[in-house]
Amino acid sequence: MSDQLKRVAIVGSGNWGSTIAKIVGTNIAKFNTYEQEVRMYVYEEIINGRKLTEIINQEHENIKYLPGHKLPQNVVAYSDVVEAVEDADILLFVIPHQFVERVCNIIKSRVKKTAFAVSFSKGFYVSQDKRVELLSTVISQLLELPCYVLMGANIASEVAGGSFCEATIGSRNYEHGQLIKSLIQTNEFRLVIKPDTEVIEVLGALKNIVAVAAGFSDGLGYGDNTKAAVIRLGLKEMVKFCEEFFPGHHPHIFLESCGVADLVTTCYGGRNRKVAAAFVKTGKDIKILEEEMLNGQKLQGPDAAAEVQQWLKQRGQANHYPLFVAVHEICERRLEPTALIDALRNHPEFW
Ligand SMILES: NC(=O)c1ccc[n+]([C@@H]2O[C@H](COP(=O)([O-])OP(=O)(O)OC[C@H]3O[C@@H](n4cnc5c(N)ncnc54)[C@H](O)[C@@H]3O)[C@@H](O)[C@H]2O)c1
Ligand SMILES: O=P(O)(O)OC[C@H](O)CO
Repeated sequence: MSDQLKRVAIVGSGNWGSTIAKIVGTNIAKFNTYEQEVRMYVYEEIINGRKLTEIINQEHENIKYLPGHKLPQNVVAYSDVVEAVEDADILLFVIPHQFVERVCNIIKSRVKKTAFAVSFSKGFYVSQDKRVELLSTVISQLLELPCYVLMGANIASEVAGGSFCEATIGSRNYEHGQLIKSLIQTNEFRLVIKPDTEVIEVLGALKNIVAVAAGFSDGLGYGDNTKAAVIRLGLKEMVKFCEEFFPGHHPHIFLESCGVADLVTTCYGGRNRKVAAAFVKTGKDIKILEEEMLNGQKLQGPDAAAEVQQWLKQRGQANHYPLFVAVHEICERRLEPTALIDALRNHPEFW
């Protein structure tokens, strides 16, 4: 009997990974079609002399990445990623984008042939020969399974605390889309399924670049009008990027949670914004600030800016995306933060 029950595994246990574990662990109790244990891969570390996996399994709280929120007892932490995923039918990837390929290479011959994956990670992947790809493509190709996405205006601690919010599932497979929705939707976290999987994922990566720009603007002391300009011109570049490189999507996709809503929340409340503002105010490097301010959590925006710069250069298109390019150049200290305002002032929008 137990063999027929579906198993869900979560790859990742950071701020968002632990939040997704809290939701899925709670929701799964409603179904008799799933194994109740939800395995969560935890990148092991020692906290006050104790293993993080041990703390999570004994205290049911990820005290480092999601403090103050109890996890359901059926969420079980595993430090061995193969053990965490090997019997799973549904793999939820919630790790920072820089670790996706490495983890997939470890588990690639060990996942069920019939499994499918969902990526919650926001970012791109750059191969050694400098090709830029979607994370869902990397997961799908390395593991030889379909990979869908879930993106939205979701600051993890707010979602974990039960504040109302929404997100977008990208899936062209009806049955899998519905399964994902049933596992993750709650009364306070409402989900819409859309078929524009690639664009949904791209928006999740690009908005982090705009959030860095919003942080620069805040750090420079500009107010809400300037931030609104950053958001609008950033959105214009996001839309142009999607239309140019991922044509064929529904034009209203930008109005979903994965589009304008995620952009707004990240530009006001996200980690990328916060660290970018501190970069301007303190003059310290982004990497140093990430370590000082985020307690192990990872930024995605500066890397995404580098990845997009790479993508645009390969296609001779960098001149058409001045905000994206300025963010990268400022992060790399080739331009002063005030260059962001020049990029806005001279944006092709005003030509
Ligand atoms: N936090 C949010 O509010 C939020 C919301 C939506 C989407 N996301 C996206 O979810 C993804 C995961 O972010 P997060 O917030 O859960 O993580 P996080 O930034 O809170 O934590 C970093 C995680 O990376 C792990 N890690 C460190 N080194 C590692 C290694 N070498 N190999 C594997 N793992 C390692 C840490 O143990 C930790 O779990 C990101 O792409 C992010 O953009 C985050
Ligand atoms: O904290 P950030 O900047 O990584 O953004 C978090 C989420 O992506 C918001 O949806």
